[in-house]
Amino acid sequence: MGNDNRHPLRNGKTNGAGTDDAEDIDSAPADVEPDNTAKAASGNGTGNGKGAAIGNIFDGIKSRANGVNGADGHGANGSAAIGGRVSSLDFRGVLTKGLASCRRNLATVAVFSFVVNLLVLAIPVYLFNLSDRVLTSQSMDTLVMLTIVVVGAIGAHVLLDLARRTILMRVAVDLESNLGAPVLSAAARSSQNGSSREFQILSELQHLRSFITGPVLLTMLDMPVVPIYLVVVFLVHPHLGFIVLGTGIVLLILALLNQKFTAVHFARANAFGTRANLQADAMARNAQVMNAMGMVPEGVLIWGGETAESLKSQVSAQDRNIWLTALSKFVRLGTQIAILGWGAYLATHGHLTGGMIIAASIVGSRALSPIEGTIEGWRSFVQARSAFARVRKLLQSSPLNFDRLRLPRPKGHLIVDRILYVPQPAKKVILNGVSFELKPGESLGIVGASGTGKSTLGKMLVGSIFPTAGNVRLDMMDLRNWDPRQLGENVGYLPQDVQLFPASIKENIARMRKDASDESIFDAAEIADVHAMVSEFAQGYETQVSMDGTPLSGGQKQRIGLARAFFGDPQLVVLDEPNSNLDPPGERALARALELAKKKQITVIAITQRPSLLRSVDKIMILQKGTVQALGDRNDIIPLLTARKELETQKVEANGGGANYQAEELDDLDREDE
Ligand SMILES: Nc1ncnc2c1ncn2[C@@H]1O[C@H](COP(=O)(O)OP(=O)(O)OP(=O)(O)O)[C@@H](O)[C@H]1O
Repeated sequence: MGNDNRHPLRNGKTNGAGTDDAEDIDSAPADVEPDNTAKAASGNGTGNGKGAAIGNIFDGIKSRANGVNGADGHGANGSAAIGGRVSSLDFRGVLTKGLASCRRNLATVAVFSFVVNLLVLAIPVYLFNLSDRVLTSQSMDTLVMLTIVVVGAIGAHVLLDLARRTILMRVAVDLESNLGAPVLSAAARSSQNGSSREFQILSELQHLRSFITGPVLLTMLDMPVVPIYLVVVFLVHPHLGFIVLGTGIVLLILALLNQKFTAVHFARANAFGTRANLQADAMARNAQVMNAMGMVPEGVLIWGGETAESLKSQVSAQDRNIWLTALSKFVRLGTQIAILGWGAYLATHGHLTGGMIIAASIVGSRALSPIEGTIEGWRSFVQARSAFARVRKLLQSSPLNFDRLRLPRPKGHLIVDRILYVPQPAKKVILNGVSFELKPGESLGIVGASGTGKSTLGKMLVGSIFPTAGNVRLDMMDLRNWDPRQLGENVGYLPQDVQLFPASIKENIARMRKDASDESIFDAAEIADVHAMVSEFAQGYETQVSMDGTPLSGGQKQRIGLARAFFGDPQLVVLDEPNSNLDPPGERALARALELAKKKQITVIAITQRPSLLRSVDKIMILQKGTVQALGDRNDIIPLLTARKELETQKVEANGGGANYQAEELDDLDREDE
């Protein structure tokens, strides 16, 4: 499976047919409450869907996504009514109800399959009667009657077969449309470190859909009828029954051997396939760097290595699979010969008629075909099972599972209490005992050497990652206990590596919210002082930004990111190196943004390596190797920083080095303060 994994986000899914439930979802209000959602998720998909629903799966997914996001009209300013609940999905509930519905539908298909297989018996019965009755009695009436009955049975067989396939197709589409948005949300939530591994779970849903609509599941659902076929053969003659039974046991043993010999290889093939996909994703993201520095061959080499390993494992598994499949085919064909041959022997001794031999041969072969089909399809069954396990694990372990009380709009009172951060599996202490408090409207500059934990602390302050011990509280409430959507609405974050969405500047500023008013977008642009910059583009706010940020420069991207951080009147804003790409006018605009933020009582934390920003903050923290080295008012800390930098400069000069940029800047800062 891993080998044919395609990136879910780059692949349009096949549309398929809709369901009754797709229509339910379509017509559901945007603020789908959990109960409604669960109802929508528990579709029966019994195949009597209306035409209008067909093909509207994506709308269903969209409205489900609204449910996930809680797009419940709180407005761009995020000032939701107190006590209202964000209509986040209960993923476990969706999964449980979806599974229950899936099981119900599969049970229906199993019953249909049973009847379909019983109706198939009409053909051997017809042959038996032709051979042993019509041919001997020469009765035209019997022939006509038998033919009418068998044609009726075949018609019913075809209709029921059609119905079970239709149900399965709708079950598959239901599954993907109901679980797609929850899986994507849960993947986004658990993918904290820029890895797209969790996002690949979205493609597992496609595999599940293919399995449900494919031939293997139908073959497996034919299994319950095998004992009946067997009884029929036993009734024809016990000897023939034992031949079929023996073959069935041999085929089952072969199926078990097949699983035993191929499981490890297929798992390995999947693991390497996933890694190859991740490598291809990384190449897509870094295409410019790779082209510029001629790194493409290395990238291809790594991808090739992973793919080769994956293919190697797959070939080993397939080799075993093919051998065992061939063996099982030989056994089955051999059984046909055995039934015919031994049947003929019994007939010569007067125990059987010619019609009975033919009927036993057909029924015997029918009894064995589900077993053989299961052996052949075992691989896709194992893959579907592990795909489902991954989807289930992701949904069940998602922190988004808990519906949280929507609290009053925060004021921006931030308390950081003895944070310890030891990420797994590195087990390295990144932050240790960091504590501080900021009142609403206060600002803090965090400085420190590279790799000292500043960005990690920044991510923790916005709830993107959680501390191993200690806590971060906004307006007294631990960030873990805030509703993620409400917290996000009240928090602004400018990461170190700004990435914009492929959309217009205005959509990017508005955090892609459809309900954002023009006024709120303009307000954010004004706070970040980007209006003049945006006006310089021919299409202004409607300028389309591509995946790599073009036509914006690095500094412009950073400033649009700043406006995005201030969108919706957040009460807490964390800026990670906001001036790393800014020119002097950009830096001045940033300083003005911080002043405006102060007037609006927004709590701001600015992480920086460049001291020029420090003149705009109230407090400064010096972080060293994950611990707080100094924390205090700006005017108390800047002399400390200056002294330290002077010491460093002297050391550099003593070693014959050049001027120290930061020390010079700190001198400027001191002079300005004086
Ligand atoms: N998930 C993680 N697993 C292991 N190590 C991590 C993880 N996250 C961060 N680190 C490590 O923590 C340290 C601090 O990283 P961080 O990005 O916070 O530094 P920083 O102070 O922001 O540096 P810079 O100024 O260069 O951006 C680094 O050594 C980094 O390798």
